[in-house]
Amino acid sequence: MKVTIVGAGNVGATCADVIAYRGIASEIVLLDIKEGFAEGKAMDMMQCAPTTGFNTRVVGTTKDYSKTANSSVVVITSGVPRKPGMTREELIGINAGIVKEVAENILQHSPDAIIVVVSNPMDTMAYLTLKATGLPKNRVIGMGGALDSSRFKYFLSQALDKPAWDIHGMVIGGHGDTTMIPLTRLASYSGSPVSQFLSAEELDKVAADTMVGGATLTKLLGTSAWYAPGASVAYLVDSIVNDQKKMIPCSVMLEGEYGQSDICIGVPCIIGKNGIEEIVDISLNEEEKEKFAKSAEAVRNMNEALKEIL
Ligand SMILES: NC(=O)C1=CN([C@@H]2O[C@H](COP(=O)(O)OP(=O)(O)OC[C@H]3O[C@@H](n4cnc5c(N)ncnc54)[C@H](O)[C@@H]3O)[C@@H](O)[C@H]2O)C=CC1
Ligand SMILES: O=C([O-])CC(=O)C(=O)O
Repeated sequence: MKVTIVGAGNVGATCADVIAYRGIASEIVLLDIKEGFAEGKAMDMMQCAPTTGFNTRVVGTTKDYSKTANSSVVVITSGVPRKPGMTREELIGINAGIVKEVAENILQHSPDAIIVVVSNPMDTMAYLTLKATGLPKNRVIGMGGALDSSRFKYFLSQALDKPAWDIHGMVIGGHGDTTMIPLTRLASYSGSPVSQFLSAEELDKVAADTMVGGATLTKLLGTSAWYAPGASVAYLVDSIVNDQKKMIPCSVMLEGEYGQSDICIGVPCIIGKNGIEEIVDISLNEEEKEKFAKSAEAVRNMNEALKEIL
């Protein structure tokens, strides 16, 4: 299977590295607009193959979309990341034009591709991609919930002092500092609710840390994070390419599910070879439903900014 990643920067290159290293796809094309940049990243990665022992072919290109032809999955990470003190939403002015142009270019060469949208503000960029391309909703997947859930499990594992792989949990809603909804009520440690081991105050802190997880790293790093984002994209791509049917919270177009329509926002989805194969309706309690409605309102307001580009 061939996977294209547009944007060979921090997130795109890390995602390519994880996909190659874990043998998730047989071929990866990295495309960037910076002259020689994607070629350099691809060559550097390929020089790991003899020592780490992977067999994926990684190719880089500057702007040449013909090299991306017949990709099964295309990941869009092109655009600008935020700087400390910024919100993801502030990136819309630059990133909307880039994402729209990239999605259109991609489809000229890979008309059947499933598109994974990563660039921020991600929910709005996923909505833009769907509206601009007219693709069926199963083929446009916004990646944010996989990362936010991974961070949620990390903070739970730290609070519990237990390994992250024994912890289950999910973050739904928008991929924003104030719109994420870590579902603490449903999180579990090896099958038992985490509320058996952590106080309400401790769980509130885990949720708050999760919501600003990206902002905290941006402050520490001077630009936004890439290891966990890249790994989370690879996790999602693995489920598509290898038809794993994993349940992953993704930003998808809702048509009545969770009481919302005409919006891309994070909800649990079954991800397989057809992209979004099912939206899973988990029953939220009244408080969670209220948070979800508020989150959707904020994402919908952001989508208004697309009026000039659509
Ligand atoms: N959805 C999520 O969970 C996450 C989203 N992000 C977002 O992903 C995006 C990328 O972040 P980083 O990789 O850290 O940024 P980066 O600056 O390291 O890389 C972005 C790359 O995109 C390239 N680019 C810009 N315009 C392009 C175009 N028209 N065609 C092809 N390539 C183009 C740049 O040359 C650069 O190499 C940002 O918008 C960031 O906010 C980052 C982390 C997580
Ligand atoms: O924080 C950011 O701007 C990048 C991102 O979406 C994340 O790491 O969650």
